[in-house]
Amino acid sequence: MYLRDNSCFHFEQIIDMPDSIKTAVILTNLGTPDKPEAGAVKRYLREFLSDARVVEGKGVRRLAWLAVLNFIILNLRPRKVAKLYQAIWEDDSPMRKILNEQVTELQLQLQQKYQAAPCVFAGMSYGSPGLKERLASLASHGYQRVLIIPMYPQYSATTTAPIYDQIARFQLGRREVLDIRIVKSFYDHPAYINALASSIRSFQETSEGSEKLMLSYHGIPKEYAEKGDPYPQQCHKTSELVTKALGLADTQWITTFQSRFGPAQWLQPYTDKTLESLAQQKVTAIDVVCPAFTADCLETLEEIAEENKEVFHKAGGKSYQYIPAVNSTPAFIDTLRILIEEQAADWLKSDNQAEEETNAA
Ligand SMILES: C=CC1=C(C)c2cc3[nH]c(cc4nc(cc5[nH]c(cc1n2)c(C)c5CCC(=O)O)C(CCC(=O)O)=C4C)c(C)c3C=C
Ligand SMILES: [Fe+2]
Ligand SMILES: [Fe+2]
Repeated sequence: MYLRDNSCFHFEQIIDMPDSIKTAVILTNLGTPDKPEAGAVKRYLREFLSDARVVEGKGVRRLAWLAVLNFIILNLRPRKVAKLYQAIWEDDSPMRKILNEQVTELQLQLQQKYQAAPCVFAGMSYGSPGLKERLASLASHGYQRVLIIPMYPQYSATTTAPIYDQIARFQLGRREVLDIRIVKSFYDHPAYINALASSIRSFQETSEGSEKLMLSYHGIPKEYAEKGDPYPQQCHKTSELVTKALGLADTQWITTFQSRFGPAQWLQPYTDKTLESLAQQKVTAIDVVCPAFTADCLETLEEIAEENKEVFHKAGGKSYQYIPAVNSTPAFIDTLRILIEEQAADWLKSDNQAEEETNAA
């Protein structure tokens, strides 16, 4: 019997697991509040926005940001944002719910293929279940090797790098470090491009037609990109590959950036401004997909599916359709399995050999 606390099943449980399994996989997403209430949103925003990777700046700039965050933002924003979460909340935050579904589906697929399948878990950068707590629990349950898959197809110093930081801090406190690998990005991986293209295709097969496909990515401050964050280039590459797979002409699609935060300039063109100008140019029907999000969340279900729909309609647009994220679609679960097989082939081999030896003995 093998004891593990597996968030994919939402409770502590004992499952029959061969002792030969020493490999775990953690799917890591950004994190989300525990409840759609101002207090929980405040705790989440405090942790997230205090990370110096998310809002950069040293010395006086850092002190000024922490003052604005603690005295203004954390007093005003949580109540407003809690209302937005309430509008999309089911029995949990969509991001956590979908991450748990992805964990479960991936676990099932791996168990169908391997006798000694790695165990799959969820771990968030901010909030719960936390990545650092997950790593500590895996180490205490005897896992030796962990493959971490950040659920961000495009690398950014604001999202993927904090995962590297948390792992470094976790290892710093250990006498024997865990063997950890991280999937840095998969923005151009053929399996991910196929998963995205399939989900766009299957949506469009059963929906009204559109004149343009908008590929809207979460933005970052323009300054970060100018200092070398490769995120925008990777977004443009994803757009190029997926629209090529769909056979679209250059005039049939556009890449934009959403979720601007604060007064500084962010990556452009902005999603909302582009929707207004497209409507003014008499584009009446548009489909929007968000390839930086592998799970639907506040930024897609509220900002894109609701707020921006209103922007387009107010500017004269007629048909606006949001295409859901890849979530736990079979092609995306295949993508995750392929990433594991590529990046941890030797670990899979070792666990499965150990399992065969145990069975033979
Ligand atoms: C302040 C700076 C922010 C940067 C830089 C940033 C980058 C970034 N974020 C995501 C993915 C998500 N962000 C989400 C919510 C969210 N993002 C910010 C700010 C920055 N993001 C805030 C303040 C919030 C919270 C909501 C709000 O107050 O407006 C989410 C959704 C979380 C959920 O619970 O559903 C995701 C996902 C990426 C990919 C990215 C850079 C590439
Ligand atoms: Fe964000
Ligand atoms: Fe937003």
